[in-house]
Amino acid sequence: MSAQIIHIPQLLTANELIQIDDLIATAHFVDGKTTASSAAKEVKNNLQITPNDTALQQIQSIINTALQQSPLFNIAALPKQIYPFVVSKYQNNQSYGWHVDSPIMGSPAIRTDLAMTIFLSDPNSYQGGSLMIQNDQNVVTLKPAKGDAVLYPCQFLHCVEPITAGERLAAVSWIQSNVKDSAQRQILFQLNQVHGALHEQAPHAPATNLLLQTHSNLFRMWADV
Ligand SMILES: O=C(O)CCC(=O)C(=O)O
Ligand SMILES: [Fe+2]
Repeated sequence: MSAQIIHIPQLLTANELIQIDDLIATAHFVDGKTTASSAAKEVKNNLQITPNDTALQQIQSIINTALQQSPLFNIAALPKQIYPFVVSKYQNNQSYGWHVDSPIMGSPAIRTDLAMTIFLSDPNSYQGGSLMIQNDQNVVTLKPAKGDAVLYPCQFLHCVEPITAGERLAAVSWIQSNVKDSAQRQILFQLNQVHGALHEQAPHAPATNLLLQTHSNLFRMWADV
């Protein structure tokens, strides 16, 4: 997998997934084209919960709490703003063809630095429906476990393959990061991981402190707050 595509296993717990399943069962879905940009409309073929549905608001609140509690999400995304999650459903050969997401979304507007999909169906319960992402070198195909999330930079073209059996539910959102540039974000992410490993072995060693200082100084240099 590309280093800039981050897999977050079990972002949602089994209990949160049960609550979300119950809320989705009561929700009202409409044609997803209503929220796509004009270019994406032509390739978007799915259903979404209507924005004013109270079930959607409760799902958004469960997801936002889980995101706040996920160290991996916060280290990888360095989030400044998170667009309200959209919950989508694909069935009967529905798909979302190759597209890029709008660079700016919402009101007040956010810049979409990162996109995120949280998978809400068991991958064995549907056929097709992988999220495919074209990164600099190749196409990455993703169909992770229910409750897992995938985070990727918005500059990549991506699509959802047609669903040939079953139903694919997902929650999707976009993030404005405190660090706009994905290569800089990746360096900070890697330094953070090295610092974590060093800190376990030698929490007070000069090298551990020096690495933290380097990380902080680069973060300050690149931060876009
Ligand atoms: O459902 C997904 O995994 C991604 C959907 C998508 O690309 C979008 O809503 O813009
Ligand atoms: Fe998209």
